Formats: sequence, C-alpha cells, structure tokens
Amino acid sequence: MLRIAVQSKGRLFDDTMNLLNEADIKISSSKRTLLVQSSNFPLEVLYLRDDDIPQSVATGVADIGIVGENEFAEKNEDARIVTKLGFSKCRLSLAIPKNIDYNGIEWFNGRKIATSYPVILKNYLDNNGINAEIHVITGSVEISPGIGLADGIFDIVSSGSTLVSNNLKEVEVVMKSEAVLIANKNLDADKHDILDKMLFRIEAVRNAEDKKYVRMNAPKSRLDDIINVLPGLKSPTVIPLADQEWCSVHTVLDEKRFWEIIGKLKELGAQGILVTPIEKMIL
Ligand SMILES: Nc1ncnc2c1ncn2[C@@H]1O[C@H](COP(=O)(O)OP(=O)(O)OP(=O)(O)O)[C@@H](O)[C@H]1O
Ligand SMILES: O=P(O)(O)OC[C@H]1O[C@H](OP(=O)(O)OP(=O)(O)O)[C@H](O)[C@@H]1O
Ligand SMILES: [Mg+2]
Repeated sequence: MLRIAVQSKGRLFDDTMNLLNEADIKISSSKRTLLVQSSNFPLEVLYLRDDDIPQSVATGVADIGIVGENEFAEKNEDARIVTKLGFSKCRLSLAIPKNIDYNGIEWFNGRKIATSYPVILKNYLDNNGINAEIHVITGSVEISPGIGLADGIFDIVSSGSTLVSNNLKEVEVVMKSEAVLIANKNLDADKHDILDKMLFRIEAVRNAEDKKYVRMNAPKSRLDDIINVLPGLKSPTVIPLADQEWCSVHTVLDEKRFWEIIGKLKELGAQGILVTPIEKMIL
C-alpha cells in the first residue's frame, strides 16, 4: 500500500481529487476522515494542510504527496519531485504600490517586504545582493503596504487581480510554480512498483488533456490535401465508406489548433465532422 499526502481543502484539493478520479483510483470522499483507502487501487490518502506535505513525505509519514512547487521550495525538505502535474499554475512575485516609480531590484534595499515565503525570498534577495527586512505573515499579504505594514510584498500571483484590487503592481517574477508529485527518497521496491503504475495512469490522463478525437467524411479526391493539414499522432486512420467516392478519416487534434484546422478541413470538402473528448491516451 502506498500512502499519498494531499491538501485537505484549498486551491489544490479539487484538481488533485480530479486527477485521482480520472486515473480511476476511487477514493470515498468522507471529509471527516483524515486517512482514506482507495477501494480499487493500493493507495491510501492522507489529508493534510499543504504546509505539512513536504515534511510528511521527507520523513516517510507519507510515501508521496501532491503540493505546489512553491511550498516544496519554501520548506526545503529532502524529497524528490517525480513529475509536474500541470495544475495550480502561479508565480511568486515581488509587488509594490502601483504609483511608485520602480527602476530595478535595488529599490528593495532597506525596505520592508511582507511575505509567507521567507526562505525563497531571502534566497532571492541574497543572490541579488539586496538587504531588505522580511516580515512574515501567513495570509492577506497583499493588504500590507496599504496599511503601512510593509513597503512591498512577495506572494502568489495568478491572474493578478488580487494585486490590482490592492493597488499593487508586479515588479519581479521570482519563481514559476505548479502542482508537483513528490516522493520519499527511500521507497521500497513494492512501493516503487505501485508508484510506477500510478504514474502510468497519470501520464495517460495528462496525454489526453486538451485533445479531441475527430472523425469526418472526406472526398477521396481531396484525401491527400486533407491528410496534409492533420498533425495526428502518427498518420490518420482512413476507412472506406459504402460510397466509393468518399472515405472516413479519424484523427486526434490539439484543442489549441482545433478551430484553425477544422476551418481548413471544411474548405477541403470534409463533411459530417464529429468531435469527441478523449479520456486517456497511451502513447
Ligand atoms: N491564485 C492561485 N492560482 C493558482 N494556484 C494557486 C493560487 N493560489 C495558490 N495557488 C497554489 O495552490 C497552493 C495552495 O494554495 P492555498 O491557498 O490553498 O494554500 P493554503 O491557504 O496555505 O492552504 P492550507 O490550508 O492547506 O495550508 C499554493 O501553494 C500554490 O501552489
Ligand atoms: O493573482 P490572483 O488570481 O488574484 O491570485 C493570487 C491570490 O490567490 C491566492 O490567494 P487565495 O485566493 O487562494 O486566498 P487565500 O489568501 O485565502 O489563500 C494568493 O495568496 C493570492 O492572494
Ligand atoms: Mg498552507
């Protein structure tokens, strides 16, 4: 049995549970229990505050964990990052009141910076030869300059709307972050085996993200042109139809280029284009 530490509630919770669910690892969601076993996979889920996840994995209380890279870097615990997971994307940035003229990192010399990430901040300031006072607070960091608690802040930015509503502007991006799967460095062979099985499933789910399965009827006379605009996995599947002049073409399209490619296919005479989501993809 492998034990995974996940955030009990908060920004990471929904996407973490979705990922396990899409990997067909069933977890009953009784929120009151802190340790729950999967009913169909040798995995046990330990619900924790995200701050405690790096340490629990480093010490072996949990074998693996899902946490933000930012939190993992801040805690500086001895565990390894197995893979990035592509959700909870954000950055850690320095921000200052928007009406201040800013002409470089030296501005922070002798200033006071409020943050929940003192370790990452100190590292960054030291590397840049900046001497600033770090004021640690655990939440509502963005209001600090407005209430005279600090000159600037160092916190999570995603859309930037929290900064805007507090009259702040982002001046330095210090680190990019997303959710990562971390693991204890000394897993035994059995646990490694379970982790590999889980990673295989996660990869199949992630490969399918933002992909569509597309089927269309194509006039045989334009088949070569149609195949040329398809970026498919290998080559598209071409199936004969009862009507000798037509065939059916099946392929996988990336959501990002989807509408552009569909437009070209229409121009080339493709008809009856069917689009379906893909659940998993094993490459
Ligand atoms: N606005 C955001 N957009 C994207 N990702 C974010 C955002 N805010 C936070 N995150 C990511 O989600 C992680 C968890 O954020 P959350 O706000 O739930 O933490 P928390 O309040 O410390 O939770 P806990 O109660 O578990 O300690 C952060 O460490 C970061 O990696
Ligand atoms: O750039 P934005 O999209 O505005 O996101 C950034 C904000 O999101 C997080 O807070 P959250 O909303 O999770 O609330 P919290 O302070 O309770 O953690 C983070 O601490 C920032 O304040
Ligand atoms: Mg926390």
